[in-house]
Amino acid sequence: MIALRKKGSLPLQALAWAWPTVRGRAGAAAGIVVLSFLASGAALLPPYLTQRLVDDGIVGGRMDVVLQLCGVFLALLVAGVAVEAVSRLAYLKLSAHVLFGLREQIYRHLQTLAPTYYARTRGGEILSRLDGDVAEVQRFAIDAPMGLLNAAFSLVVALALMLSLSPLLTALVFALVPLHVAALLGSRPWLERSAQAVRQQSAAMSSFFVESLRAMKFIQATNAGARQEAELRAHHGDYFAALRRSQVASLGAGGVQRILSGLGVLLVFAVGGSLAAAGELTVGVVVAFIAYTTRAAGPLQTAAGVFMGWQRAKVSLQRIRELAAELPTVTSPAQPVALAQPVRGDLRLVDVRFGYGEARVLDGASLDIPAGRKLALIGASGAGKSTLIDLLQRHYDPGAGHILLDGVRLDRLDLAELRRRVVVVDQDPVLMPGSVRDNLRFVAPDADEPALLRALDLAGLARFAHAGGLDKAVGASASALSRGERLRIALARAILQDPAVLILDETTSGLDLPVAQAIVMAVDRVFAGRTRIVITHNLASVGELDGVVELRDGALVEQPPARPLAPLLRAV
Ligand SMILES: Nc1ncnc2c1ncn2[C@@H]1O[C@H](COP(=O)(O)OP(=O)(O)OP(=O)(O)O)[C@@H](O)[C@H]1O
Repeated sequence: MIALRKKGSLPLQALAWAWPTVRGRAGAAAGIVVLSFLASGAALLPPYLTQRLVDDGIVGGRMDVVLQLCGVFLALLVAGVAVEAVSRLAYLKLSAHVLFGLREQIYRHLQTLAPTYYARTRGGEILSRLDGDVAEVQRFAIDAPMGLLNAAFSLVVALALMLSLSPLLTALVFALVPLHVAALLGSRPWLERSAQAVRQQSAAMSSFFVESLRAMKFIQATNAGARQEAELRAHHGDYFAALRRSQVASLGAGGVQRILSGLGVLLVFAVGGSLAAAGELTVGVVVAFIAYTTRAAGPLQTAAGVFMGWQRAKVSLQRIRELAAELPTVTSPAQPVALAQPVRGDLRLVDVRFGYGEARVLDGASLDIPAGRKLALIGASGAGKSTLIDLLQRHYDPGAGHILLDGVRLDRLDLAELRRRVVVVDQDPVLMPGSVRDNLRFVAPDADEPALLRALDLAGLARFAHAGGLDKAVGASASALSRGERLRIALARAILQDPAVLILDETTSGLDLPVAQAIVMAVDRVFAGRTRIVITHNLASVGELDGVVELRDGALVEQPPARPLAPLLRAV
């Protein structure tokens, strides 16, 4: 779950979301604030020292004071650089910690969402939330409190120093503050809308890349390259337009703030200059005051930056909230029922009903599969065979009815335990980038080398079943392997998982007959005595069976065992 509060304004929600990750580093955060106070304090001293240098040193003709103050300037400069370096590094560490913490939370949440979510959501949309949106929220959650604390500190110190120099000029400069605030509030809808457009266009572009890279072979084969490039150009155009709008909004809002700050300086020049000419202020005071007015603009600009960051973070947080609102369709029970050992692999479906939205796929499906049977599941395309398998692995729960493994309802079992016991090998198994070894260890991290080699051997991959073979890279998207090899690696993984129920979803369909036969034989040899469900469109290709069940009109209908079920194996 993404621990987002539903109450409070969005900026407060952003802070509340990030707070648990900051809390672990509260010491570092406090250290950064103190260092930033030190750096700001050090930056506020020079104008004051300048006033003394001008009035007491230069105008007063005291070279010793001039040299002394030059020494102090140098020390302040060196200390300022050192403090800034340390605080920036500490800030980087803290920001990364918070960013990674939030992102890991979203990734954890994504792992709980059902296949239906991934079927209807574009990959780039998810990516841009994981990347850009979370970074925007993190920046706001860290920068806003720290920036505002520092700005408040700098403003108070600058105000005190300015008041001590000239209350009249101070009042003049601060009279412009309401104008700063009004200008910011006026630009708010503009900033928010443009930030929203940038995030949307960025997500659309990420989706384009994710989808077209995955489909590159198809794009090449259909000569669609030029069309895809045109689509990319269109995305670039839209993205640029959104970026330009957002830049114009930021430049406009920031520009007004800078003009107002500049106006303050000009006022000091005009009023301070005439007071100095009348002998009511020294030149040093006016010079120092101008420097403070410029420095006082810093905190105001920080506040303006925080305000603009808030508008962007609001948009990003809203997008993350949409993701957080997606709830898992299944969860592991708090107190799972333990399966009796050894797990037998009895499966029972009792009046199972399930549909995607309105459309009913399973409508009262009932079946007993005693442990150790090998059953073929047949049915027309779209009848719901893969859906049934998804229910057996609990990617969804039935809308009504239930499924039992060894007499225990699946939703009462620990989810991880269930998915260890019920393993699916489908026709296009997913292999992770890396070596053959990485892929086997993905499902069995603790398996030792001999166990990996044995699994490969049993799966019919004798040519990989040596230490060097384990190192073979499977390539990105397993492109360095044939489909038969990919299936055998998936089979080796299933062997390592040692399931009670093995499901083969069209595993050998489309393979050359000898390859298909060899895989069927490997499965029958290794998994003899385990429950096996073989989804197939071709009964002749799956070897000997204990029964055939057809999924028809949402129900499971057992077929008479009249057909010769094992012509293939006898032929081998
Ligand atoms: N994520 C989904 N959202 C909505 N409908 C879906 C989804 N997945 C599958 N369906 C629909 O549910 C029905 C059953 O699909 P399923 O993939 O289970 O059929 P199947 O029997 O395995 O088909 P095939 O033999 O062609 O693989 C189909 O009408 C399909 O369009």
